[in-house]
Amino acid sequence: MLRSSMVSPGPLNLLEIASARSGLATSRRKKPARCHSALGRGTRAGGHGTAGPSPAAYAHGVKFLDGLRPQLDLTYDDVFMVPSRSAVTSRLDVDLATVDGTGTTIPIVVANMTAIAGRRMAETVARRGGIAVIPQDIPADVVRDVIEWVKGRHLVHDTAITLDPHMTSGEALVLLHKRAHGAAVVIEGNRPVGIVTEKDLTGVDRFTQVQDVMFREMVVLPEDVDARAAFERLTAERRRVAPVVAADGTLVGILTKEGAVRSGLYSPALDDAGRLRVAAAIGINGDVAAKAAQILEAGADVLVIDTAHGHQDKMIDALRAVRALDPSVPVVAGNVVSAEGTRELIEAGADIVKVGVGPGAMCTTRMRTAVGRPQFSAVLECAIAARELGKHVWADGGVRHPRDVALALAAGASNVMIGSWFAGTLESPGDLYTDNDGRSYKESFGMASSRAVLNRTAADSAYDRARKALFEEGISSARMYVDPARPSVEDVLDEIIAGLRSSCTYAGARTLEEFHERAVVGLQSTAGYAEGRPLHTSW
Ligand SMILES: NC(=O)C1=CN([C@@H]2O[C@H](COP(=O)(O)OP(=O)(O)OC[C@H]3O[C@@H](n4cnc5c(N)ncnc54)[C@H](OP(=O)(O)O)[C@@H]3O)[C@@H](O)[C@H]2O)C=CC1
Ligand SMILES: Nc1nc2c(ncn2[C@@H]2O[C@H](COP(=O)(O)O)[C@@H](O)[C@H]2O)c(=O)[nH]1
Ligand SMILES: [K+]
Repeated sequence: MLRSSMVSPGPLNLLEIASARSGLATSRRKKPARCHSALGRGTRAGGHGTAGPSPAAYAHGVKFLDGLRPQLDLTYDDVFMVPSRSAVTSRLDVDLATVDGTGTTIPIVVANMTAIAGRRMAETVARRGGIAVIPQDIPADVVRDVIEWVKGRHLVHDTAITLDPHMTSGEALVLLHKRAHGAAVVIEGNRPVGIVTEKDLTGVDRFTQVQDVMFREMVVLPEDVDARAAFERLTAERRRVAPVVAADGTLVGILTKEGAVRSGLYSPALDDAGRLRVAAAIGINGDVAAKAAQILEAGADVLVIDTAHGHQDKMIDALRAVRALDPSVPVVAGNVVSAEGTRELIEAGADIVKVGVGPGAMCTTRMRTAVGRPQFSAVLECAIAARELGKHVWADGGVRHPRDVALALAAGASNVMIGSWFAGTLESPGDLYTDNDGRSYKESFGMASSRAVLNRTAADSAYDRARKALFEEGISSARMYVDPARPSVEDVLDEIIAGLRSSCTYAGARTLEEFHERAVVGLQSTAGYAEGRPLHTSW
């Protein structure tokens, strides 16, 4: 990718550059832009290093409509995809498994953010084929417990919230929102004796014991139940959810009608031993080799080495130290936004490079420092560099719509990392709050916010902590509202994955690699973007 200030292929004049800047680089503004003015028509694609890939390198990049080359760095809103003739006649024929060694069967990674990636998130997302990265600020012994716990989860059925018959409805209500299936199973000797939903607990004294309000005539499903049969049984019995039991009658999980449909659409991300996969992150400070060894020994399936400015000496040293441990799992390092940064991290030992500086919803880096790069171009350029070396990139941050995931993959990413969109779901670790209008939300914060920095530096002196907190580059408290129509991360995944399957068939692709090869991307003005948005009321 190149910048107009660095490359002058001829036909582009200053007026065109100025109008292109006012339009494409500010696509969220109201003013319509003249999109064609940002398109270069020459074959020159720029210089080397951070100035952009060589023309030959574009052979590995996404195709642009009419062979045009963008003269400005672009983000997701600036681009669209045109459909191509397709021989893929069903969206169900698309295989979304990734090829970067992470074992994900859908290209989704949950960002290593403390307010987002906890054990419930990790379990739920891995069951649908994605992977969560446990953040670097979680103590090593807790990370070990989380990995062990995730690996002990059922591959098909969700973990049930269980209650003792003598627990109160008040206690039950607190637990109910921890999971999206909206029910808790009352057990005796680990055998279900009843089920309670929010409806059963509404209007009931908070001290009422659950055994007095639970529903006893529940449907109970056998562990090996077929997804379609389970769905039909629940429909016939007018139930939304049922406990699932092993042959000896003990509880193994819980299944909803939505869960039954999903288990026919998704495949879990499994390790070699057939257990759910989970990743973990470390930073670049302290004894990196020792921290990495602990995480690897705890059984993480992917190791992420993460810092704001990944293209720095400390990261190179960290990668070398980790490589010396000869890890058998993929090593991810970042973040960078340039081809040079990508190459150097790969040369130092990264299998996957994490791309994105400043696009994150919790991120103030670009406003504080002017540093970063529009994410579509960053992914495109870094993916070209990684592919030349037989390696991969993850697109990290800035995903707000399913289309952004498709565009990141079209640009060449192997997986897409999402944080804030998942913060406002029932599976994120935070407590659920209600605002004055009765809307539910969770609190989130950036990993470089003063809140995160103060946590991370708890062992330092008060003076050092105060000094470090000054260098915050993130939001310390954000309200992430839970969408009542999509309260679960699984609802959000459904939306993303259904959209992505459809994107692939529009491009005529059966796999993600084919999608990258076949996708044709064009540049659009603000008006073009606005045209694509649905209207919920008449105009
Ligand atoms: N993707 C993005 O846009 C960004 C992501 N983040 C996320 O925030 C979390 C914390 O990262 P981080 O702040 O790197 O903290 P870390 O605890 O990982 O420390 C970063 C180290 O790099 C040094 N450093 C040098 N230059 C910089 C710089 N410009 N910005 C930050 N550190 C620098 C710091 O030293 P010293 O403190 O002495 O300068 C420190 O030793 C990570 O999860 C990271 O991904 C943070 C910012 C941007
Ligand atoms: N500059 C900062 N970037 C941050 C911070 N916390 C997280 N991040 C980055 O954002 C992505 C997730 O992006 P999202 O748009 O999906 O939320 C995450 O993986 C980090 O790279 C921060 O405090 N400052
Ligand atoms: K941002």
